[in-house]
Amino acid sequence: MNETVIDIRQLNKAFDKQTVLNGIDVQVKHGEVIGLLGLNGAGKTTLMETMLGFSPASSGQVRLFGRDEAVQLSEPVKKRIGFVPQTDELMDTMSVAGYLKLISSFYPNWDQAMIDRLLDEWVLPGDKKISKLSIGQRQKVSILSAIGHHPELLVLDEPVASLDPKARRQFLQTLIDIAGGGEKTVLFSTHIVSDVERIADRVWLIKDGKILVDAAMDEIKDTTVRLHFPNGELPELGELHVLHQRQAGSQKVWSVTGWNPMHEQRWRQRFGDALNIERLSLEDIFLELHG
Ligand SMILES: Nc1ncnc2c1ncn2[C@@H]1O[C@H](COP(=O)(O)OP(=O)(O)OP(=O)(O)O)[C@@H](O)[C@H]1O
Repeated sequence: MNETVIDIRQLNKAFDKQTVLNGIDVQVKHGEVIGLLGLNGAGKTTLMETMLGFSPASSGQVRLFGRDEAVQLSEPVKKRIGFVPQTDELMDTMSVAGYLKLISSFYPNWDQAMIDRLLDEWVLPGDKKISKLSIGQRQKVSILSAIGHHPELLVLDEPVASLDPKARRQFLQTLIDIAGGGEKTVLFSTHIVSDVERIADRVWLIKDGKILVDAAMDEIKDTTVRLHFPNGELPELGELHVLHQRQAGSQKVWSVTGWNPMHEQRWRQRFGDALNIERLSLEDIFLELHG
């Protein structure tokens, strides 16, 4: 299936006078797993919440599953989505099992067998009151409540932030199992770059309200490079985007995205062997983006 599940065009969002999303333009196809990286305050939560209609856009358009949903999600679309918010919305007075039972009542296709298995694997006490859970345990319940109906689109806002390393591994494995068949579309934000490398097949780097890098995982290291070259007249930049630049003696050092073989040819013609092209890890790319 080649359906476009998320279609965001020229999305802008401002709080008072602060522009938080500035012309976001991205499309996601059925089955893609996207890792969203950005510093604190970059706009990851705002992007997810605006996309899902929890917070109105200032301008632009969001379509989910081909429907115009910028303002409010319709019930049929809601049923196709699972969302793990950054701050959970659990009901403190209920037990874990009671809460999950309540959530299950909204979904005819709720997979209680999977939930029971994960409650066991993730060592979650079903009879314990939610108010008595640790933050990590709450996060696990929040994740379970979002995946029990096998959503076609799963949106997770820092789902592992409070999980211990073992729980994080277990959760990532579950996510791989969920997304593995290419049947689910997943968008997740995180500060753990290695998790993105491990499970995402596409990465978005957000900065200053813009998605500055949007590349397939296996492309990103080819299209985002660090160039070392002597001072002097530059070849045409075309669609190259400079993430960061500095001067090192008589050399310029530029980190760029959008690099392709045509650029390489042009820059080689211009600088010959004096051009050094350095490949970067995803973490290096993230750090370059932030100077
Ligand atoms: N309801 C709001 N009212 C005013 N400003 C807001 C509101 N929500 C978010 N912001 C501002 O928007 C910016 C982006 O916040 P957002 O929560 O989207 O960032 P984030 O990338 O998810 O950060 P983090 O990694 O810390 O979770 C911040 O400057 C924040 O102060």
